[in-house]
Amino acid sequence: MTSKIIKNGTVVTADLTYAADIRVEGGRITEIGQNLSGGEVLDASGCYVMPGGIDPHTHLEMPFMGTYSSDDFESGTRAALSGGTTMVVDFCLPSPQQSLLEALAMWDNKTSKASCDYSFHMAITWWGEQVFNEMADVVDRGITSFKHFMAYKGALMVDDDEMFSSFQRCADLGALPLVHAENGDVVAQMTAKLLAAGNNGPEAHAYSRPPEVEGEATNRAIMIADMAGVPVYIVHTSCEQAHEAIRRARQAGKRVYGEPLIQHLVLDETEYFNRDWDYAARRVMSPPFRNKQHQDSLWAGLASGSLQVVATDHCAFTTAQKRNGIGNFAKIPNGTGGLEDRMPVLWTKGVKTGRLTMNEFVAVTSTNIAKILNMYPKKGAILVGADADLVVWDPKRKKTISAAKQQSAIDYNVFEGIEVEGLPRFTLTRGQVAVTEDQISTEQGHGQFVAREAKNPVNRALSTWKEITAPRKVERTGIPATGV
Ligand SMILES: NC(=O)NCCC(=O)O
Ligand SMILES: [Zn+2]
Ligand SMILES: [Zn+2]
Repeated sequence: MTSKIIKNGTVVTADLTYAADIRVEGGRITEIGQNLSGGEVLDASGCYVMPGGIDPHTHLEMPFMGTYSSDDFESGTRAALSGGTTMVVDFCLPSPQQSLLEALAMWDNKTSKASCDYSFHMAITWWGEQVFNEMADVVDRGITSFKHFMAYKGALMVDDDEMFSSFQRCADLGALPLVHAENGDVVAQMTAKLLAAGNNGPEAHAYSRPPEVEGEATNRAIMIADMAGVPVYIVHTSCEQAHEAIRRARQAGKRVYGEPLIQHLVLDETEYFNRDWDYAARRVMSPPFRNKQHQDSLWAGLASGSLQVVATDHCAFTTAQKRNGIGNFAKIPNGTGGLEDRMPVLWTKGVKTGRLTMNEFVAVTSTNIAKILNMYPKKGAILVGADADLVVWDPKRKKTISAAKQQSAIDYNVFEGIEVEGLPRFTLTRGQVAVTEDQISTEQGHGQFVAREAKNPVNRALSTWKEITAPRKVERTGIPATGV
């Protein structure tokens, strides 16, 4: 077995920075030390060697709003690797009344061309005995996180009753519920009102989903999770109102996680006021981009630890697809891209500006989510035995982001024109070099499904605490006889 040695770099993990060489063999890290020799050398001089990024929120080839998102597991994972991300976690979305296992078979079929490792979250889009039962089978298949949409009324949305039932089932199974937190009833009414008033452009998408819609739903999801006795992970946290609910809950000891997206950290609501319809529509996503105060809140959350993960929610639609919504913003497919850009943009806007340390960068792009999803230290770590999903990060490499040069299949990039400094020199997926600077050598089909175990330490601790503090029947003596 030929080994590779990553030489002369500085290893950066979520908690340490130190000079060392790394030996990679059979897809894993086999040695970390000084002056290693023997094997193919990858020169990391002047570079940081970090765990590859994990993007826990992607929608590749997602059926949504009458179409399919344009990046599939081929272009999507290629884009991921080119930007230093070595694993994606996508969403399996059963149709109403569809078996979860049948949906999973459909999603399994999409992945044959994946060039980096992947896993799934299972969405709960309806509720019944079958779903209740199949959730156990899904967990047995290594999918231990369940997504709930509080928005998209009439499509993916579940109500509080369904959500509470599912959360309790997650608690029993030791699984993690995820939530898209926006009040779907309010959004539906505001959308109808805006359209009736002739407000049909892309900017009205943002008007229909103000921060209060997200703050209310985030708080509701957190309280429901607490009553169900289960941790909860709030996806695409975009505003102070939602962040405040998460922060407050965490201060009260609740097990809550928040995930800002790179788009919300960097792009703001003025994008929707652009007079070019295509420009604005390409940026339509839910929740919408917010103002600078909300962005500051998200950055502060990452620095202080009240928010844990930076993702992309990569759900890429072409301009032609976006044009389905001309004359009615509610028909613009919701979603933006970012898989390729998350790491370089976060490094440039976060580490280079001093908003984040390098170790915090590793934590929020890789290690924290590996722990939350119970796949640490296989993923998210530089340790002997861990998968050799690594990025050799050259802090001096620069580029200007441009759709013309991207791997993604769509015809634009919401980060177009942003100059980034900090890019991969090499990206390795389970020991295989997939990227050498601008040269892409990904292998379709190299990506493997990552099964995850339920009952991670946080689930177990919370269950123990909830059991100890559960309301109990009071045993009484001397109860008066009835009717006396
Ligand atoms: N976020 C978005 O607009 N599209 C993808 C689906 C979702 O995550 O809500
Ligand atoms: Zn969502
Ligand atoms: Zn999403």
